Amino acid sequence: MTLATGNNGPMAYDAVVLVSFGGPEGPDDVLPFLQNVTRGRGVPPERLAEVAEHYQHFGGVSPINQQCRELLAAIRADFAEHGLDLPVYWGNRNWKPMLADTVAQMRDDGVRRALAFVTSAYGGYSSCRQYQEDIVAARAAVGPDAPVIEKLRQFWDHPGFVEPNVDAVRAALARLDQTRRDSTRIVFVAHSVPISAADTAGPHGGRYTAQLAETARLVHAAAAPDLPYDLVWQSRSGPPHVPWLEPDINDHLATLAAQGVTGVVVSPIGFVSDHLEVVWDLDTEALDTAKQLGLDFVRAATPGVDPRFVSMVRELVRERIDPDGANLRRRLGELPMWDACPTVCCVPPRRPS
Ligand SMILES: CC1=C(CCC(=O)O)c2cc3nc(cc4[nH]c(cc5[nH]c(cc1n2)c(C)c5CCC(=O)O)c(CCC(=O)O)c4C)C(CCC(=O)O)=C3C
Ligand SMILES: [Fe+2]
Repeated sequence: MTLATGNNGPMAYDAVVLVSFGGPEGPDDVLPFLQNVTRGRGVPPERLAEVAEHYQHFGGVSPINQQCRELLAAIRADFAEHGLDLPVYWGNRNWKPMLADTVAQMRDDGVRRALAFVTSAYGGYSSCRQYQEDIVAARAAVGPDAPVIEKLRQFWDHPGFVEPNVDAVRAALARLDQTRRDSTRIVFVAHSVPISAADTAGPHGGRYTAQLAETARLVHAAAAPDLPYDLVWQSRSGPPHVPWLEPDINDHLATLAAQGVTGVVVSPIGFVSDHLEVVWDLDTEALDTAKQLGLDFVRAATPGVDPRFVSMVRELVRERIDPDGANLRRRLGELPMWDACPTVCCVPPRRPS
């Protein structure tokens, strides 16, 4: 077992684990996957059937697991290239490889203390706390000899996340009609959440939306400061009587068209890869809405395996293991940032049944 170099005593880490959402990889996976996602969450059966259909449009295969495999390979290559001698594991919340199985493997391999990189940049229940609960549950399932696992910090304003988004917005803009730039809008989009969850995100509440607003501001300022921009929401779920963040991107496109906007760049800053919520909810549904409205529509890429994003993972690890790690922190924003979330963070709101 290799301990991280330059470290001493109890803060030594001996592995990194990539923790993600998981997705089905065949038609028979779809229902059990959706059951895992929605267990105890009050999602109506009609919504579930609708979402199952989205997956079946793609042969029951979400791109997210393959994207995680590619990210995993890229992180391993980056660690090797930069002499960071830590094994990298991968486990999911909702589908194979399940995090509990990964943690059991880590235990079998002798891992004692690991850092977790979660494929979500933001605070909030679904984006941060729920992944920490997944880690707690996976460790509990493995038992007392499970490794300690600490989540790396949220990275919404890290240059390794912001810069690939900046380039993606620029590239998307370049594909729109340049003579109509004056009537072009940048539309940043993230997953909607219940307003009660947004209000309780982070130690003082409101952090999911505040961090997204900061990321949008940073990307916009670097990519297209001359153009107006908005931050809107996608993929609303849950029972209809529960209020979620609005406006929905489809409604917003109609508003923009009515205001004389002729083209949009849609930048999904809420996600790190082009998974199903991107290729269905944006590239299929929102594109269709835009077509009906006569709006030009280009969707900006997510970071995926951009080398800057991959290196960010190593940087976040270095922050935690190097003796001068605190000095290595790179960030562009101004909102408060922390390594370990306080226990009171993002306490899940009571779910109406
Ligand atoms: C904030 C947030 C992120 C971003 C943070 C992160 O990336 O983790 C995210 C990501 C994702 N959400 C995903 C898929 C789904 N989310 C659902 C349902 C829900 N998402 C919620 C929030 C979020 N979700 C919420 C509040 C619900 C309601 C149920 C509940 O209270 O938990 C449902 C159930 C059906 C439905 O109602 O939509 C599905 C299938 C996939 C996988 C895509 C693929 O397969 O490629 C990914 C990456
Ligand atoms: Fe979701």
